[in-house]
Amino acid sequence: MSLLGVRGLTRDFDGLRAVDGVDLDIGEGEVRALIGPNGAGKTTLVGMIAGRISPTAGRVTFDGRDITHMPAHRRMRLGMAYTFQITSVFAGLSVVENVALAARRRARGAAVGSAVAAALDRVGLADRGAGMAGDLAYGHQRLLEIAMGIVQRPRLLILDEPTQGLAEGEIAGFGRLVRDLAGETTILLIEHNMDVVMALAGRITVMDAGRVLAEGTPGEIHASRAVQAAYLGNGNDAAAR
Ligand SMILES: Nc1ncnc2c1ncn2[C@@H]1O[C@H](COP(=O)(O)OP(=O)(O)OP(=O)(O)O)[C@@H](O)[C@H]1O
Repeated sequence: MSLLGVRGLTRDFDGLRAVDGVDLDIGEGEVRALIGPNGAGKTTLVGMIAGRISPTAGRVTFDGRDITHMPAHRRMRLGMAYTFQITSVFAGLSVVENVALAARRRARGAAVGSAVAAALDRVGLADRGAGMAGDLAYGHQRLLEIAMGIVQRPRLLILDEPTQGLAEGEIAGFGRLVRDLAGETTILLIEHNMDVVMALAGRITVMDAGRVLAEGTPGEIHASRAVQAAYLGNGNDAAAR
């Protein structure tokens, strides 16, 4: 049985069908990439999975349970964690305090401090814990968001454009982090950097115009003419990168 199941998921915005009858199954332990041209519906789909956007139609199951209408905070308690393009860190709190806030969703007392230290170490921010989150470079704020996700020891970690704003060396570090996490959590990765997708994903789901255009291994997706046409047709060269 899949950890995450999506059936016929649909979302309309003022007459525009942003997500159109999507089916998706993600098995426990998978690293799944979700790709597609700008406006394909990726963020809207993931927003419905995470409970931030209510669907017009369709259902979402998590570990066999129907969560279609469950609020986001309850989904978190079930083991979903996500980082979004719009940064969710508290700029006026320290790096440690930000991660501690997330850690307290699951842990209490002394366990919080050790979990925070471990999460910051994993994302490479161990030496920046005392600094203000708002003073971090944008790319480091993205890493802080990931630390806030993994400190909750999620069963499903959703990462929305995690490498955006990261330097080359930091992207390599992010790759190591995902490989390291892959043994302990299921990962859904929305990512425009095709090198990252091809290197990390076990399977790739491609969206275009609100629908699933293709799904397969990195090799199958790379070879797919339909996928190439979707990217080239939208003037987006991501597939060629
Ligand atoms: N709140 C909203 N109100 C109206 N239209 C919206 C809203 N959110 C998204 N859309 C529209 O829905 C479509 C899908 O957008 P979405 O952000 O899900 O795509 P995406 O694949 O995540 O794109 P990107 O890669 O640029 O982030 C787009 O046409 C977008 O303009």
